Amino acid sequence: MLQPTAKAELSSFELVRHYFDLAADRLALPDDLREVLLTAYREVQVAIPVRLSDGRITTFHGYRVQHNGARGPFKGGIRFHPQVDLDEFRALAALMTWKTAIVGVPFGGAKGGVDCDPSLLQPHELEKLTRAFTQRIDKVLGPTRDIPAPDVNTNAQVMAWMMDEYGKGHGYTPGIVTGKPIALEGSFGREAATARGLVYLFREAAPAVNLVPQEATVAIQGYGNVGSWAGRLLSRLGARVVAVADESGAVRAERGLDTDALAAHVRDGGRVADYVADGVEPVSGEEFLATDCDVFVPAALGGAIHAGNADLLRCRMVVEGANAPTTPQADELLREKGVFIVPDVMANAGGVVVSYFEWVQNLQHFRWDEREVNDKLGTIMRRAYREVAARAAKRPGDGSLRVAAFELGIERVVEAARLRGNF
Ligand SMILES: NC(=O)C1=CN([C@@H]2O[C@H](COP(=O)(O)OP(=O)(O)OC[C@H]3O[C@@H](n4cnc5c(N)ncnc54)[C@H](O)[C@@H]3O)[C@@H](O)[C@H]2O)C=CC1
Ligand SMILES: O=C(O)CCC(=O)C(=O)O
Repeated sequence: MLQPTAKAELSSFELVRHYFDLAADRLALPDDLREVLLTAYREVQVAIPVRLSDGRITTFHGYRVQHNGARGPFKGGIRFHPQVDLDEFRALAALMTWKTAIVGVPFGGAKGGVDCDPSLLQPHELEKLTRAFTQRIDKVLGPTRDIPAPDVNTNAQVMAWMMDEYGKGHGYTPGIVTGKPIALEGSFGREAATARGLVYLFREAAPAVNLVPQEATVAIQGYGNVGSWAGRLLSRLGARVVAVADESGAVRAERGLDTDALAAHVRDGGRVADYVADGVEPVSGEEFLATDCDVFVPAALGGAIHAGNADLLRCRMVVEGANAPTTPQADELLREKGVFIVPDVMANAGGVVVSYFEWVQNLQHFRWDEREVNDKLGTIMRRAYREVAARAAKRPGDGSLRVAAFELGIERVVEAARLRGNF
């Protein structure tokens, strides 16, 4: 469904490094510090042989990259996807380090996962694989060491299996993962948190392009956790979601999609391309990208908006739910066209903020209600936006929020590392 991704343009890690370098130049960071900050603290790679239902053993490959822990325990999601590799996890782990620093939660950055396609596995096979992966990375995890969470193709159920497997060796430890089911000390509000945080930031950013959030039209790429919650929350705000795409294809509805009905269709195993309703038409990938809208929300995979397709976009704002969805070339192209970009490291940070709340609740075996979680999330997201926007405003001519956000994140990590005496 996506255009071929930007692999040929830059590798995932090169993409992250590009913005790191721009921010590091502004901070006048010496080369030796840059090297330290770009190098992951620990990279774990494991082989996971699993006997599947056909009787054969399939060897999967698992990864956990812990990038930087100067500001707290390593934190970041677990991704199950056939195309993952070490380079991608290095990039995603580094993004987590800057993200947690930008929103000011006391975590470092990590990311990991397995090169599997969960859609080809039966539930008991997925459970077996998750448990085997957890056993193999168990030694580097812990509620004060490294705390995984859901990412692409993982969810609360996968976190429940990870918690249970970890508990076999360490005793009951809900704080070992976040994004758990509510029945297992998961936090109210975590499932929708990434999208809720994105909507808070969209509301902060809208005036920058004279947009009234309640009147905005929106196109969303990806309709999983982040995309479907963004669709539902934006609709509740009064915005009109006019196009949605997932791996299977895309649909468009000028008068607006029923985002709840579409979410129910997907939750029941349906594909976006097969969604049928009055006024809804199937469209091609190109037509989807070229949808006339105020806001484009990438909420699928990295490199989705690249030099080869950025020109198709007809929006005033991009709010990045996905991690690294826009390549540097596409970023530049869009900004030249006057598109305002709210970057991943702040736009999708709501997930890790509520993961932080979940971890805090777990450490105390205490529970906050959803309103309290959402209000606290709003306070943190709005503060992060103001801090980044103020820094960007100091750079007339290049007011990119992305580079300003990287600057802020890197500065905070450097300060913590210096105070610890790490350099
Ligand atoms: N789940 C979370 O709390 C957070 C997720 N993110 C990022 O948001 C993005 C989405 O994550 P989730 O919603 O959790 O994953 P998910 O697995 O729930 O949903 C992924 C969606 O992307 C779609 N997709 C995959 N390949 C596609 C393609 N080639 N073209 C169009 N759509 C495609 C899938 O069909 C699905 O609708 C990822 O980049 C993830 O790293 C960022 C912060 C937190
Ligand atoms: O909630 C978390 O700990 C991590 C979420 C995540 O993987 C991300 O922000 O990309």
